[in-house]
Amino acid sequence: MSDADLHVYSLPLRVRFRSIDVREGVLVRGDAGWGEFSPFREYDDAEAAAWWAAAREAADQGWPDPVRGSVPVNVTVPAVDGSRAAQIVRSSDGCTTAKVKVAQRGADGTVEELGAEIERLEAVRDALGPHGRVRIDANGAWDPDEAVRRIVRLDRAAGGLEYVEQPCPDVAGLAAVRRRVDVPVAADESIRRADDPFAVVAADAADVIVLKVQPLGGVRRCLDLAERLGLPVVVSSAVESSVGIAAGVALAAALPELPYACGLATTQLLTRDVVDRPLAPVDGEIAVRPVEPRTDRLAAAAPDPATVAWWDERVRRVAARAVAL
Ligand SMILES: O=C(O)CCC(=O)C1=CC=C[C@@H](O)[C@@H]1C(=O)O
Ligand SMILES: [Mg+2]
Repeated sequence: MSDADLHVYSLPLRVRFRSIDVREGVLVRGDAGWGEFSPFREYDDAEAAAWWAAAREAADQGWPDPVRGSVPVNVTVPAVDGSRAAQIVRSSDGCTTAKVKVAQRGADGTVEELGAEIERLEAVRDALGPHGRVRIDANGAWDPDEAVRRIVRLDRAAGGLEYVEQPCPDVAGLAAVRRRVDVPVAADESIRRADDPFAVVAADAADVIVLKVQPLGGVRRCLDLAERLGLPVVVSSAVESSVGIAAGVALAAALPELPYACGLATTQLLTRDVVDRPLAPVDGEIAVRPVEPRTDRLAAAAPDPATVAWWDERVRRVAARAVAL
């Protein structure tokens, strides 16, 4: 791997998401194509190793053949007010499913009030119409009692929820909530950040599994996990550039069954991208197609030298770890 094959990028987000305003990472060019390595800054090298494996798979091997030519996707609605949420849904290029963030912390560290979440969900339902689907993601913020209270209220505000993603941080909490509410439960962090993803199945803790290619180490590893977990899968992004999204689309396109819209419409959250035509939905679906970053766009996305040096160092450390394994 030479320096010419590594490109550090930094792309501003339209709205603050997951406490970040700028998405950063490294794009890697190999014989089979482009891969993305963009673990969040706070993840340590051990956790980042899977993200590196996913980038290398894309660059060196490519992905298994697709069984479908496009994948249905959801619009992702960050913790914004009702009018902004409605606007995001209406400008989502035909998405009929919305995933709405709840229980998020603002820039000042405080968690949003229930009233603000209700307003957002009502606005999203209004914008989608009665036939749309609405799901929420709490990123493990609640204990089971709080989760049950909130889900009942938010289910009503949304006019019915398709599912609630990661209401509690741990598997026991997910299982407890699942027994107490009618809304299906999806596991995200309990799969992608867990020592044992099978604990979710053993505890009957989820109806749906969220799979993300980078944190789980590549498309092939996700396909294997999906088969062994035996639950319906929603493929979701890690809010990547179109290069990372292409890996998510490859996974969604290769799964034998795809019963839900996938969380892959997140280039809509970025102000710009590294390709001319970002991987974004048309009529609510993203087509399976190759992406090729453009030199001038890579140059425009290059961050300041200190950020480039930080990512170069991170890649070297994590890649060295992978070789030693
Ligand atoms: O699933 C989606 O609609 C978009 C992706 C998404 O929500 C996430 C991507 C990256 C980090 C996470 O905080 C978040 C999630 O928890 O699912
Ligand atoms: Mg999630």
